[in-house]
Amino acid sequence: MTDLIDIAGVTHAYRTDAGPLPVLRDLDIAVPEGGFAAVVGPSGCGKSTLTRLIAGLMRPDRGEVRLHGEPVRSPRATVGMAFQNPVLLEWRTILDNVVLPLEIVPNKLSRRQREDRARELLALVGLAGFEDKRPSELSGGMRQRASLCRALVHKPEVLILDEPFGALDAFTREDLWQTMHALRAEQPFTAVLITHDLRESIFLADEIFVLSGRPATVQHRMRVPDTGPRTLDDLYTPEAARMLNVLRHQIQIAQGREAPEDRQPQTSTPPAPTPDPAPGQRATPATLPERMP
Ligand SMILES: Nc1ncnc2c1ncn2[C@@H]1O[C@H](COP(=O)(O)OP(=O)(O)OP(=O)(O)O)[C@@H](O)[C@H]1O
Repeated sequence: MTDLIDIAGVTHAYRTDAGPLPVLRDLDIAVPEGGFAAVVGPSGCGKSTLTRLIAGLMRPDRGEVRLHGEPVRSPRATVGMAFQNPVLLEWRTILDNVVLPLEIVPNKLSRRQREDRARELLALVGLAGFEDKRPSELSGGMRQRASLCRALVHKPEVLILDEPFGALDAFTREDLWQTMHALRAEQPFTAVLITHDLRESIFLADEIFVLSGRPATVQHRMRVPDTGPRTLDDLYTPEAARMLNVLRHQIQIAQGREAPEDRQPQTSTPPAPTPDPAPGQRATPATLPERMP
């Protein structure tokens, strides 16, 4: 089966006054239909650049980004995006902000149907009753919920999330992680999440890609086991601690703070579960996964 998102051998440099700035190098990432990929890596390594390439806002110097096997050469209506700072239009109500993509993307829905769709999503994220408010009347977390509704209202098949929860406090962030699962259950989509939060990556993603320092390539891949619906408690199991340890170690390598044992891309699945520690006993730190060929 063809992966829905296929980033194949992507290399890109920005042209700057000081000369070319290589940002991505031979990057390969594939996301199957309905998959949720998280991309983590050191600050400035090229994660947002990757989202611009997937969204078709830029084209790579070398390699290709393909959706359903078709090279992406320009922005597509089938891709939705949400960013750290939700840019909601203050002169429109929350409902009208969410409806906006349906006014831009060609569709056969009546005004009433568009609003119904927006209302459904707003209710799903807990914003029923706030449809007529202006963005400035909402908290940061509520604005981000509205922004997620706007990104999904036209039922895009791909959702790009560039640190959408980065500016929120820890409790609101955890709330929104659960909202993401609810949205995904209501309307399946294929997602790429850029994040600095390793717990967020294991809570939301099926597969995590750790990028190296710039020019970034995939340094490590980790599959998150599918154990059914996730709850926040799953983040406090010994398995979660092991995954976080592996990821943290990989980020340190990417930052150049640890000696790279191997610069080749590695893959890990979490080690086999061990029994939960006895009450009062701490989970043991993970041992690093063995290198894969
Ligand atoms: N339009 C541009 N022109 C020139 N350089 C750019 C441009 N956009 C980004 N860069 C540079 O490319 C590098 C990668 O930027 P990018 O925003 O993709 O990184 P990032 O991994 O998303 O960073 P962060 O984690 O800090 O958000 C950075 O050094 C940045 O300064």
